[in-house]
Amino acid sequence: MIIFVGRSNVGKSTLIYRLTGKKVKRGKKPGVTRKPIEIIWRNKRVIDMPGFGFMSGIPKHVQERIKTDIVRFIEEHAGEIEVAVLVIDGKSALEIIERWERRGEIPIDVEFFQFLQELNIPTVVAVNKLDKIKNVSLTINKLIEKFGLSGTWEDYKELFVPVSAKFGTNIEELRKVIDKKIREFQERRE
Ligand SMILES: Nc1nc2c(ncn2[C@@H]2O[C@H](COP(=O)(O)OP(=O)(O)OP(=O)(O)O)[C@@H](O)[C@H]2O)c(=O)[nH]1
Ligand SMILES: [Mg+2]
Repeated sequence: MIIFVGRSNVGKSTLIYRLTGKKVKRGKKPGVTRKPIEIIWRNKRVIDMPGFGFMSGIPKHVQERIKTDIVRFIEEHAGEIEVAVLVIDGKSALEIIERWERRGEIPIDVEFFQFLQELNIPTVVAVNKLDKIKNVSLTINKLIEKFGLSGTWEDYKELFVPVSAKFGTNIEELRKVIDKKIREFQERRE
């Protein structure tokens, strides 16, 4: 199983389409479609999770419920998740993370990343909307620090992969990383 998680509007569905060629049915409205959407690709279940975090027009308690549902889904399927693709919007992620930090809260992207690590789920962070990022290595280096890791992008080439789902940039690299993590997962299981 491959899962795609991330805030609303970061480009999860667009990225799934780029990677798999399969159009993911879109939830009509964020927060209304709370169930993970599933497609089958190469005989695998690919799950497009509802977006988490702030969504304009969605009451806070509904946002919280969506988050709880995603966490529960991941916990229930932890053993079968071959790779989790955490999609972030490379243009706005840092700004949003810093806003949460100023409020004394743990940024939700960071929280999810650490949650996936704790469950030992192989993870790739797809830094999407590359077409809108001015300085890619600076952005990724800062993200690495925010995610609680030490080192630079050089040390995490298989963890942080910049892509543009919209324009199809660097999708091959992301696919390679995903395939590698899946292979490693299967080798561990044998
Ligand atoms: N500039 C740019 N826009 C993108 C990129 N990827 C996606 N988008 C746009 O971002 C918007 C949201 O894309 P979706 O794929 O629907 O995002 P999502 O994460 O599935 O959103 P939810 O289903 O609401 O959680 C759309 O308008 C896309 O065209 C990208 O790489 N660059
Ligand atoms: Mg979507």
